[in-house]
Amino acid sequence: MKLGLFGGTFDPIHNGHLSMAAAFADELALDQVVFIPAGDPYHKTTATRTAAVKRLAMVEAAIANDDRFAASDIDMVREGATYTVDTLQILRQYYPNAEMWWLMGMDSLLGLHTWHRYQDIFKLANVAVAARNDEKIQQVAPEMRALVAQGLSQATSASRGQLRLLQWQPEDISSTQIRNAVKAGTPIDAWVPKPVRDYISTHGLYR
Ligand SMILES: Nc1ncnc2c1ncn2[C@@H]1O[C@H](COP(=O)(O)OP(=O)(O)OP(=O)(O)O)[C@@H](O)[C@H]1O
Ligand SMILES: O=C(O)c1ccc[n+]([C@@H]2O[C@H](COP(=O)([O-])O)[C@@H](O)[C@H]2O)c1
Repeated sequence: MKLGLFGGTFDPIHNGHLSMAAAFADELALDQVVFIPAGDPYHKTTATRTAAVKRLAMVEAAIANDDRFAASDIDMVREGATYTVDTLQILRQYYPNAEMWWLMGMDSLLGLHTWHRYQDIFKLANVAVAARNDEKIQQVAPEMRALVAQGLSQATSASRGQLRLLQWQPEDISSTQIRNAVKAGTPIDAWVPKPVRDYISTHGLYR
């Protein structure tokens, strides 16, 4: 089985996340992409953060009509900071032989060397990064450069240890931009699917 794992704060989930997940599903021929909202995204500096159950509910609303997508609360039921290495360790117990891909945008790759026990992430899974040709690859931290070069040129094992860059043009959307627009009372229709807009409105989020 080929499994995509897409962790994020998703406050809220937006069309950029959804189209990136679809691009990964196509490119890597994934059987499923699981969206995993972070319970405690300790690395985020944003002062106000929506409760994890609400961020998960928005993810579920956004993916309801796509069979390739699923959502998991695996990162919401643990105490303390959300570390991806812990997530992968738990998932490996359930899926010992699966080809697991942790999916991320380029901005996340630039900070990956600061993640808790980041080397162990590669012992548990593969990592796929959505990147443009010309994109910030020069800015990758020195300790990650060899890995990026190696991952680009040679596969180690199918189920773990690979770092692959996928050529993809990200949409210019961020959750921050959406939160700011809701606060300012300007439309977010172009950035967020209708069920998520309805949820934001019903629950009075980001005002
Ligand atoms: N527009 C986008 N297109 C594709 N991927 C994105 C986009 N924005 C964020 N991502 C990726 O999605 C994952 C989760 O991102 P996150 O939930 O922090 O969204 P965000 O829009 O960056 O949020 P914020 O504006 O609050 O920082 C990360 O791996 C990030 O690189
Ligand atoms: O494990 C870590 O130390 C770590 C540090 C930063 C981010 N992450 C994970 O990366 C994913 C995307 O985070 P973010 O900040 O882009 O929403 C999310 O699943 C986080 O839990 C994980």
